[in-house]
Amino acid sequence: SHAWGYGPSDGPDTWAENFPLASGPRQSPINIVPKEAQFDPSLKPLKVRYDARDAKGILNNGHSFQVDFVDDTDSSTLTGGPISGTYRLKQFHFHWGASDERGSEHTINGITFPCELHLVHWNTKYASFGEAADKPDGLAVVGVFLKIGAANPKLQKVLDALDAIKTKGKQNVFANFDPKTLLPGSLDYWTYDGSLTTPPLLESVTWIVLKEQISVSPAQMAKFRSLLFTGDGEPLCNMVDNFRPPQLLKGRRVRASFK
Ligand SMILES: CCN[C@H]1CN(CCOCC)S(=O)(=O)c2sc(S(N)(=O)=O)cc21
Ligand SMILES: [Zn+2]
Repeated sequence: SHAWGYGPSDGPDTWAENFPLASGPRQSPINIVPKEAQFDPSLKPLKVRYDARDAKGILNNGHSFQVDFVDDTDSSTLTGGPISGTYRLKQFHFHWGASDERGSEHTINGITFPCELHLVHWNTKYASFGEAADKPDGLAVVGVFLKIGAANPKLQKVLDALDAIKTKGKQNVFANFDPKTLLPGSLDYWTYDGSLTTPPLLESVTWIVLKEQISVSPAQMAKFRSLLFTGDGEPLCNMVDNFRPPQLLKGRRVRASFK
């Protein structure tokens, strides 16, 4: 597979060279303009049921870090909302900036946030994540914005695990964690049809972006920024600015679950 990253020579502006979907009709992220989002009364409330026992490991994949979940039963699922059927939690990860004025992938009225959480789920109408990953209704990702404020105690267990996975390829056991604790009180959301925001940029994601943000402190942001893109023995490169900028809407509608 082609090497890609977030730097000047391999970043988002170069991805179309090896990943033609980069110029596709339903790319993510996007800028969300709440006033132009259409309230859809037929949208159902989001139903999130996670089991802490499904948490498996934490990995520095050289682009972000992710917490992986056991997904061979329906014990951690997303249902309701804009999706039909049952989607299983596969992993969650984040995108963040080198400083607090950037880092999120989606924006609201052009406003960026310092960090964005993505919880990745796959449609169990397909036999596996790999089968689902390239289908138009294959994946559902819940996006949550983090804004600078008080330290968020719910993040601490994840952040405390980062010292052991500082470099690319490092992984560790990460057990007994319920990512529902990371969600804000309200599950009001915007939703639209989009894609993975990293290569292979597959146009298989129903995006569900929560309106309410969760908090993160400057010290906690420093923990995210202490990770490295690079592997052991390679010249150090801090894992920061691992976000794709907003892409063209190309006629898509963004719907709101709330008035
Ligand atoms: C670094 C690679 N990131 C990918 C890895 N996966 C895709 C693997 O495709 C296999 C055919 S993924 O489905 O876990 C996934 S979700 C998101 S995002 N930012 O849009 O929520 C990116 C990615
Ligand atoms: Zn992501």
